[in-house]
Amino acid sequence: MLQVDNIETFYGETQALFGASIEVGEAEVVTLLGPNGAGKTTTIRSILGLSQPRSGRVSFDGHELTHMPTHKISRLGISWVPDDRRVFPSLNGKRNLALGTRKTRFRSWTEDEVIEIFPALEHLLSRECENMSGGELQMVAISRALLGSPGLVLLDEPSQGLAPKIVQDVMRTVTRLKAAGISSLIVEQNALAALEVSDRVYVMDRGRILHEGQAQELLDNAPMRRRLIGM
Ligand SMILES: Nc1ncnc2c1ncn2[C@@H]1O[C@H](COP(=O)(O)OP(=O)(O)OP(=O)(O)O)[C@@H](O)[C@H]1O
Repeated sequence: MLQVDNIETFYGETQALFGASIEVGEAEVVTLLGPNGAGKTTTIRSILGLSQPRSGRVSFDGHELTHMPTHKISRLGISWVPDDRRVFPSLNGKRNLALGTRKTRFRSWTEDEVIEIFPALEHLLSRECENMSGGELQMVAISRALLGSPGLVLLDEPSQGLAPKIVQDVMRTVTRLKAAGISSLIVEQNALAALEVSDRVYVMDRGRILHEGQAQELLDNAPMRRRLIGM
């Protein structure tokens, strides 16, 4: 579904990625872990065309994304849930959802279907986003991603700032998306919650992929986990 092949991405003359390669299959959940500054967000930015890799290639669903503008990439069926949620604070939940609605070749979601996943969303439709909690904003951001009819959802630090119970809800949603045939790439520092819903994991540091394997293996193997992610 997604192939990131040996990309090198720079900010000005500062190199952030040194030949990073990752793959996400159909209906697969993959977590990308790593410490601050490892290059996780830059990998997402490179997939979305927000930072163009200087070399290497990115493809999705048979389309070459390298050098494609971001709006075209998203129309192919990639939805992004940014770490700062990026909802419009003065607009209510319903208007924010409407702004994310889009048709792609993948399954279309209706507002009612999204409310089935997040029953609490119904009460947020008429509320301005500036009056929502972190967990509520995350719900709006993930719902907006779904209304964009994605084949792949990129979740950047989805558990950041959320209570453990809400983190569990968010991760359960990822499992529901998988059951609906949607792939997810989760970028996280909160490793355990993400690993529990993931098929595979990549660990990166200083712009390079250090490890690739099954998520369960990392959960089960405490010495390997401590060595790679310090927990
Ligand atoms: N806008 C920028 N300008 C210059 N350098 C940047 C910029 N954004 C990131 N970097 C650098 O690129 C490298 C990778 O950063 P990136 O944000 O991708 O890491 P990350 O793994 O997402 O970390 P975090 O968990 O802190 O978000 C770091 O060395 C960082 O300092």
